[in-house]
Amino acid sequence: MKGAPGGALEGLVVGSYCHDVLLRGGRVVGETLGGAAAFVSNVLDAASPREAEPANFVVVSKVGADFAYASAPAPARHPPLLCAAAPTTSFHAQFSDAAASAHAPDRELRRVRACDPIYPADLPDRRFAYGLAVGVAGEVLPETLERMIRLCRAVLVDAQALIRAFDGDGAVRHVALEETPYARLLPRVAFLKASSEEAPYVGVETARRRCCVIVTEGRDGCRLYWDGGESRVAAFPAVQVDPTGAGDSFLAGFAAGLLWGLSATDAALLGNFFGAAAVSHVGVPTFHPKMLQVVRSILEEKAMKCSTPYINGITFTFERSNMHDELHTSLQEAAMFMSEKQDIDPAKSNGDIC
Ligand SMILES: Nc1ncnc2c1ncn2[C@@H]1O[C@H](COP(=O)(O)OP(=O)(O)O)[C@@H](O)[C@H]1O
Ligand SMILES: O=P([O-])([O-])O[C@@H]1[C@@H](O)[C@H](O)[C@@H](O)[C@H](O)[C@@H]1O
Repeated sequence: MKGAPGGALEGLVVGSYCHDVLLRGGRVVGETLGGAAAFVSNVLDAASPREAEPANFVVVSKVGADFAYASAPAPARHPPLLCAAAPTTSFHAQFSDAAASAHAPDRELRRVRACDPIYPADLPDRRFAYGLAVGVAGEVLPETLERMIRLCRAVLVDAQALIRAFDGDGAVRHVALEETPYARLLPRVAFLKASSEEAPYVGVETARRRCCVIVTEGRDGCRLYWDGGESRVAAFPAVQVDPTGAGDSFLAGFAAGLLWGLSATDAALLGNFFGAAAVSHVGVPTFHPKMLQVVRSILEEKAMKCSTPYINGITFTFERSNMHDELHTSLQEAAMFMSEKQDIDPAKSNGDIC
């Protein structure tokens, strides 16, 4: 998105901050700030190109008066709307030993409290270069997504904002995207990201004819499917201590890659990079400054060679570029700093959730 006319690089992130309680064997092993807005803001703040600085995006998020992380970096920089009556959305994530295997669901999620939904009228009344619809608890209503599509040149959507349903006890299950009111909006969405667990509910073969679908595959990286092609993008090695926020951080890293002018397949490398960085920390990571400096200098060099300079909502390059492998190798150098800083409250966490 460098050099977009009028410097119109502003982004719109829609989805809530929440409280995450991490449990193992029924015991609380961590309490952290969560919600896609927290992980997404953290990565966009860290990885957006200089033209998009300082933090040139708006977060529309809702919390209750009980919100415990107002002074944490992401909410402090991008404050949520306060709902006087409703509580902050809260999830319990129950981890099991299956977390260690590549494709087993790594946690069982239960929504124990839900804040108010985000309504179309909650969105600012102006145009944005890009939008990220990143609900976790059903807070992004179909009409809100539709308004995002009208306001933003390109919209990237996390499938978890569209296909989650909640049982009586709050247990998260999935519904088929095709049977939701969101399905008709897909042709106006640029990218739809789903985890491999969510992919069957998205229906990749149908969805790819309407927008580019990205399926994340944990430690195996991700695959992109568009109308007429597909690609696979390798992961970065990481020591996983908490998988929470990997998908959110992936999507924000991917968006940042597009902002730097990378093709979708190349941008997915940056998605994989920040997904790996997320699993290397408990909760929302504080990235090592040296890591960010190395990433930035790599991207500054690569961006010089990019031919598709910005998200314009019409044209994307999906295929890998001829610098893809070189970019992966260079980012591996930065990945060495990934687990350098860990935000663990020793009183509440054993430091390794899975
Ligand atoms: N153990 C891991 N090692 C390296 N990268 C990982 C690991 N787990 C996740 N990632 C990265 O984060 C991305 C999203 O993770 P995934 O588990 O697929 O999503 P979700 O958190 O939505 O279930 C993956 O595509 C990958 O790039
Ligand atoms: O781990 P991930 O799939 O990227 O995203 C997570 C959500 O699925 C979860 O509901 C929320 O409580 C976490 O804070 C995080 O946002």
